[in-house]
Amino acid sequence: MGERRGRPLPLAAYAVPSHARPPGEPAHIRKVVPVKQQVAQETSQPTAPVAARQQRPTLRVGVLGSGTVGTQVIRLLLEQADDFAARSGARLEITGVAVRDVDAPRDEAVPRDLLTDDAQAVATSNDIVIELIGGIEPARTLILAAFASGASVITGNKALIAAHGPELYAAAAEANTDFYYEAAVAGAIPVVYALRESMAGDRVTSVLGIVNGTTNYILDEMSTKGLSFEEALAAAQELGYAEADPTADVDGLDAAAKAAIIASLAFHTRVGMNDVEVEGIRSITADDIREAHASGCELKLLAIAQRREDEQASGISVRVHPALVPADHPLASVHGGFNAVLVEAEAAGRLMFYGQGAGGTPTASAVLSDVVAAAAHRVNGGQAPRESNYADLPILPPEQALTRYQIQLRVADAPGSLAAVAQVFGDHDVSINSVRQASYVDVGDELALVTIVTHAAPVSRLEAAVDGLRAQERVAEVVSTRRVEGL
Ligand SMILES: NC(=O)C1=CN([C@@H]2O[C@H](COP(=O)(O)OP(=O)(O)OC[C@H]3O[C@@H](n4cnc5c(N)ncnc54)[C@H](O)[C@@H]3O)[C@@H](O)[C@H]2O)C=CC1
Ligand SMILES: N[C@@H](CC=O)C(=O)O
Ligand code: NA
Repeated sequence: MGERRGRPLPLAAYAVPSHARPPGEPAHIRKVVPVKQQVAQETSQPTAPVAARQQRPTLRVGVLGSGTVGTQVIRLLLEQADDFAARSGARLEITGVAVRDVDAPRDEAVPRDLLTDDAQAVATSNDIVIELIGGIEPARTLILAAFASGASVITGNKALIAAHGPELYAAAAEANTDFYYEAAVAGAIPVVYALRESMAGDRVTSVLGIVNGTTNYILDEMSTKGLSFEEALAAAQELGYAEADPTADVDGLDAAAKAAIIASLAFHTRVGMNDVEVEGIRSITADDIREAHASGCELKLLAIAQRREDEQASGISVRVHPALVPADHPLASVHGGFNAVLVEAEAAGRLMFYGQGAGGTPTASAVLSDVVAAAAHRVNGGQAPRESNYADLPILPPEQALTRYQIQLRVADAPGSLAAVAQVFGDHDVSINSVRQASYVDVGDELALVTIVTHAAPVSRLEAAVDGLRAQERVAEVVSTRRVEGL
């Protein structure tokens, strides 16, 4: 097993289609004439390019699941077979598509003769296995079986990676094959590649993103078209954005799994689901969105991975929650099922990635980029990066996260009220960024609605300040508190 690391499989392995080998015989022990040698012999002939094409090795590809994403992966692999062969150096032959019910009606892009309900056979009889069934089991067991059979594995399954990433990485290392998962974070946007490979020469300090298409679509439809939560969710499901169980989207769990993956890659530290503070969008109402607009903001479900290094705390904080984003911030104009990810790194500064974060065809693009990379490695050598967790940074508790609050208060509209409020912030070492006041009369009382936005401070100090405001006698009511990001 260990022989293949960092160098090509013996090219001899690839001069005949892999389906021609005897059952059970591993791909790397097939003995035939090296492809490169054959091609070199042909290059003096006028027919060399044709010969080169004909001599491309064939890699067997198995697909687990033919739903929203799997169907598009299969369609594109079949429609653009010549392009994939040219880019990867091998013909990619789909040998089987594992589905739950071979007789169920499905897209005609998926040839019926490829369908099987034997997922184990598909997982263990291919060079490249693409897992697109989702969920933890049987996806985990099938992927482990695929690695054990010597396959490279591609998946879009963020829930599985956030729960069992280290085990999957270890299985890939043991098998000496590739483990790729570009589709797992932000669909078509190449953010896994960016964090795993492009940022390998830098020190990431924070990642702030909209990484769930369903919730962004719901909030956007509620915001721009006045749709109800339920109507917007139904439309997101129709568009193929939502997970099989959309509560994973709505309750922030899908974004939390992505945040865990992002943080693991950005900070070279193992981060799992339990390390992520999560709040979804279930409680967001049309009024909340109107109030956000009144404050010059949009309300977005954000995933945040942050490194904190100061006198009070050192470590990383990873969280998913709705937050106000100023209308002129790039994340405020991310609409519909689109995603965007802002990466801050010490040397590079700020990088922004934007694109379709969900949907069958965009996600298939990410899956297929991984397929090409894994296939090219099987032909030419090289490998996907292994797990990098050397930094092993501590995960900070939620109260040590740094954020800003927007706090709305009703106070008596009288001299000294604002000074009393400001004093509470000062007492808790929280600095005020801005104050807005609107006076009004309620049942004969002259009141003011005061909207205060703080500078960044640890959640513990912000919460203590809010408690202090509740106890301050000039404060009639703390109307709302919301986190603000992107200031
Ligand atoms: N839909 C999207 O926009 C995106 C999805 N993903 C991920 O891609 C994966 C697939 O997502 P979708 O295609 O949307 O899901 P889907 O629910 O449309 O498709 C999954 C398919 O797998 C089949 N399946 C389930 N268990 C099976 C089993 N044991 N054997 C054979 N087939 C089985 C189901 O019948 C279904 O047809 C998930 O991990 C998801 O999180 C990632 C990025 C975007
Ligand atoms: N359900 C997810 C699909 C992509 O990961 C989403 O809505 O973003
Ligand atoms: Na991606």
